[in-house]
Amino acid sequence: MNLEALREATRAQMPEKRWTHTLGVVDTALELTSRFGGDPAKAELAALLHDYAKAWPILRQEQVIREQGLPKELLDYGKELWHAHVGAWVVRHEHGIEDEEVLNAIRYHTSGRENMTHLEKIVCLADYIEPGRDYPGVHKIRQLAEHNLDEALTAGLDSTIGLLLERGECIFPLTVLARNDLIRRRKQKE
Ligand SMILES: Nc1ncnc2c1ncn2[C@@H]1O[C@H](COP(=O)(O)OP(=O)(O)O)[C@@H](O)[C@H]1O
Repeated sequence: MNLEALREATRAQMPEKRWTHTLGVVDTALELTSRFGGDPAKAELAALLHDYAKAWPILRQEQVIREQGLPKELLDYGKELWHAHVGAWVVRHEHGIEDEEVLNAIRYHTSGRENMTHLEKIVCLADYIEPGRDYPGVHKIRQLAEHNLDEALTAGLDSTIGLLLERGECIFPLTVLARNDLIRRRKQKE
């Protein structure tokens, strides 16, 4: 696999702003990997590809979900969630990415899930705190990310859940499960 070609293919899927965000996630994922450990090559690849399908027309995303047997329950929740699963499917089938760890980091980067791998946590957190992100609470999450991957990620998930509650929107349960799991594990360690 040629990383440069993959970079160009990814860039071609999205407008400039989303590409700048992607590069921010790559840099942040590499930074988090040097801080907390992990495989930098996998972190770079998963971060590069995490938003591959984000700018695709929503009907095209829906078509992939329906026709390729992706979880249909996604269709009952916010469309913002779809691109993660669609992206994992597309990079596998169009670019031959077979590494399940990388595919899962793409697939769960928006929602999180229970028992997240180290790589999944790195990509999900990098998405929350890359330098272009600006939302209430991001500063605190960045501070936590200086020292503690799990606490920072929990705070990120909290901010998403809080936002959805505020907006009166449905919450895709994996995010709640991810948060509960991180909190339980922290309590077990105390
Ligand atoms: N559990 C969830 N249930 C419903 N919507 C969610 C959930 N988790 C995330 N989202 C939606 O996805 C959005 C995150 O998407 P975004 O910030 O664009 O990140 P990404 O870089 O992953 O596309 C949230 O603002 C929210 O609208």
